[in-house]
Amino acid sequence: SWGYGADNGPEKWEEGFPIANGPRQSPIDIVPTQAQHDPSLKLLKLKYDPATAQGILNNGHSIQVDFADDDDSSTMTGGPISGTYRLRQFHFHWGDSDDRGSEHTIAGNMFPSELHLVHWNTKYPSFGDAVSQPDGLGVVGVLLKIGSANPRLQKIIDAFDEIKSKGKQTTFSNFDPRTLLPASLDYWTYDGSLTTPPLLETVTWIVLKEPISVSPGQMAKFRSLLFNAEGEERCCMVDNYRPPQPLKGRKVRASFK
Ligand SMILES: NS(=O)(=O)c1ccc2o/c(=N\O)[nH]c2c1
Ligand SMILES: [Zn+2]
Repeated sequence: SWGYGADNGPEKWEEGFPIANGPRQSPIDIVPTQAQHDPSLKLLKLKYDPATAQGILNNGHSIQVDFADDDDSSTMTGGPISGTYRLRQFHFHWGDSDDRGSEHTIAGNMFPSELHLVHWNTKYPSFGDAVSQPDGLGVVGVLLKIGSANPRLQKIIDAFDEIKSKGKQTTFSNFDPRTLLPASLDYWTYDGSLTTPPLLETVTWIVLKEPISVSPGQMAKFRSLLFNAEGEERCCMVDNYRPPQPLKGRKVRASFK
């Protein structure tokens, strides 16, 4: 099945998922000077209840923290979206070295990692229904840049020893993802897709302008995770990112001047 290797990576995904060459694929290169400030864009409102955090999982592509989404305890409203979107999970993408790893790039610059907070539109009955609807998902992307160690990441990193290989999961409770966000919620937004198969073109992307920090030592911990299941050939979980895709005429709007 799909992955990030030479034989099953992003250059091969179109074989199983022809939408890989569709009109609104993600990620993209965001060029700040070409983004249009849209004064009608609202403030992004993220309201998360730490009690909704459930568990942390190595799904063989990334590590993911899952949230209870059976009520409106953890939601996104405002921003470029209308209505209420519920937080489902967050996960990361990262590189084998600090010069790469993010999915979105900013004026051609790659960052060492990118955090995705995945929300689904409550006009649909579930995530499973929303994921196939053009206005089904809202994903907040946060870039990570190398700097001082980020204490907000430490609780996630401390769980890695228990979820080293594919399929392993452990409880992860009482965590507020808002602690991972930068001070400013200024953002760029555009219509895009899932960045992994099935690559569905159902995501309103909201990429924050301000990165958060991560230290080289913390990045090394991400790189000690494994793509493989226990007992399979060992393969470090690194470079689990899709490179930028063609804009195909799309406009990127900025919430800030
Ligand atoms: N990497 S991403 O675009 O945030 C993303 C978010 C939710 C997703 O659900 C998926 N399969 O069910 N892939 C996926 C990618
Ligand atoms: Zn992602």
